Amino acid sequence: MDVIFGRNKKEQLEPVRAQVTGRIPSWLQGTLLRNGPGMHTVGETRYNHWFDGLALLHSFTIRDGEVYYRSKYLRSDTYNANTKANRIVVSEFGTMAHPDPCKNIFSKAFSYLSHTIPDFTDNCLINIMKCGEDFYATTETNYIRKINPQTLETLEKVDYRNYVAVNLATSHPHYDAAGNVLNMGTSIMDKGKTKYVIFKIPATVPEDAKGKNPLKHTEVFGSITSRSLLSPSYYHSFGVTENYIVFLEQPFKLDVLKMSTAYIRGVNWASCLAFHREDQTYIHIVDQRTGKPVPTQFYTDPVVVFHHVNAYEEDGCLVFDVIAYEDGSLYQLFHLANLNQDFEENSRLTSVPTLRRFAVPLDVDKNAEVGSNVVKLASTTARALKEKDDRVYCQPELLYEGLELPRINYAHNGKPYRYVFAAEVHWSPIPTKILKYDVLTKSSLKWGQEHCWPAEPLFVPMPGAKDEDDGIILSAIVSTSPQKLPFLLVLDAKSFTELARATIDAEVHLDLHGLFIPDADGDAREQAPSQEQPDRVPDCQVAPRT
Ligand SMILES: CC1=C(/C=C/C(C)=C/C=C/C(C)=C/C=O)C(C)(C)CCC1
Ligand SMILES: [Fe+2]
Repeated sequence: MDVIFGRNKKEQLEPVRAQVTGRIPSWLQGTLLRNGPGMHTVGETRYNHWFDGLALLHSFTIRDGEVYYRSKYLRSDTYNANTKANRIVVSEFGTMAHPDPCKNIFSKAFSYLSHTIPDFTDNCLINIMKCGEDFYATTETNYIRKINPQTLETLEKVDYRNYVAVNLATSHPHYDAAGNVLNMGTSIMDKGKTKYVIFKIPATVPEDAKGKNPLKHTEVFGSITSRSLLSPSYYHSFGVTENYIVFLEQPFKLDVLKMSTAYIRGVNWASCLAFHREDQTYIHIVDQRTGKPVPTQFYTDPVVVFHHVNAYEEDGCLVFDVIAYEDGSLYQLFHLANLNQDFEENSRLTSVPTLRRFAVPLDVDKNAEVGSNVVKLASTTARALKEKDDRVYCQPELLYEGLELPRINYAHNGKPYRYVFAAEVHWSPIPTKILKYDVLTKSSLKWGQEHCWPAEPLFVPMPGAKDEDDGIILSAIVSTSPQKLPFLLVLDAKSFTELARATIDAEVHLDLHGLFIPDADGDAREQAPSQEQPDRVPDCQVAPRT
């Protein structure tokens, strides 16, 4: 297991041509760009958690049936400082570094409570965001790093705080039909308030003397006050529909006071996160048109959700699907000490991730009887029970057990949809198969092979697609067997059968998330919908040399 998790991966700076077997559809032209942790030790020092690893960007460029692979570490300030010192000097989620160059902030920490938020890492290892014509590597702190999607070079370090008052922001932004970015972040103790802030970064902006910078035009269009000033909820993603935002204020919380003293106590950020099983999960629905939350207080049982799958409006209700856990044990399991040879025994999730469908009425009938179900949808058994004082208790419908890293055909984001593509995850947090789940027929199709560990399956629609599943699935597969080289798997999304695989004679790491950048303009609305690339860097038009 160390092969996959613990060992540092070598970067592949020169594009290497893959050995393709089968046939890659000729319409599939573009770059699959992904992110994830690749370096787990620096000098003699070792990170504690898999989510601490230094960001390794990699790309699979598909052109005329050929695939070219390359990878490069994100040259974050964190990477550079660690490399220079030849040890870990910047703290990450599960590792507190001593001394941390960011520690100077702590001298201020005790003079004003509002200064207790430490400076965080710019090791943006989780996802890639398209913002206007720019691409950024993202994590959950206030920093994002601009990158060149073709060469994988690291560009500017951007501090969200220069544009919007957030200390943390999700690495799972949404995109509307015009390509504008919608994201959420947490503003901790700003002017005496802790809030969850919803903001929009426009896709197209006027050019100024320094060129185009969509971030300068960031606009806050709504916020939700945190139930607690000093312990905001942790969240990894949120949902959107055509008119609403869905936000779960879950009882998995960051303890800000613990965070402010973590450095002097020598404990990591992860230890400042706790699941409160006695608490509830609040469901906030914000109207995008007014920026105002729907006044009814919706809540459900304590759950931990990392990934929202999709959300949509149906007959006066808002329906949303999430992958939910009964506790926060997922983060526990990714401690590198658990990801060793005895992995199968050490790493049993105490709660299986399940796909759950919630339905909340957008307008609750004031006269509805206490105890009655105010959701009247034929399409789901999810219920919402009216209580006293305008409260509504939501009971989800359990759709599927054992899946994570969900993706959909993004053209259906915020709209009714049928298919979830995901990795199969049961009691072990590491996926062994990928699956297609049909929320309508509740049936599934799977792909898996011995010793193969698939990454998040990403859907790319085919030109002129009619059905939701007209397209292909891309997933990078790494292997625990030294005899088996990694490969990019290409599946037909309809039948879930293999169309091709591109075997790569280089190290490939198990990653987290990413996106597909189609080469040509087109109707492919994958993740970032407006994929016109007016000023692509020149080398992207030609196949990379091997
Ligand atoms: C550094 C840092 C953080 C980093 C969190 C990370 C890196 C989370 C990764 C989550 C993933 C990959 C989830 C997958 O489902 C916090 C806790 C936000 C705040 C404190 C500083
Ligand atoms: Fe994620």
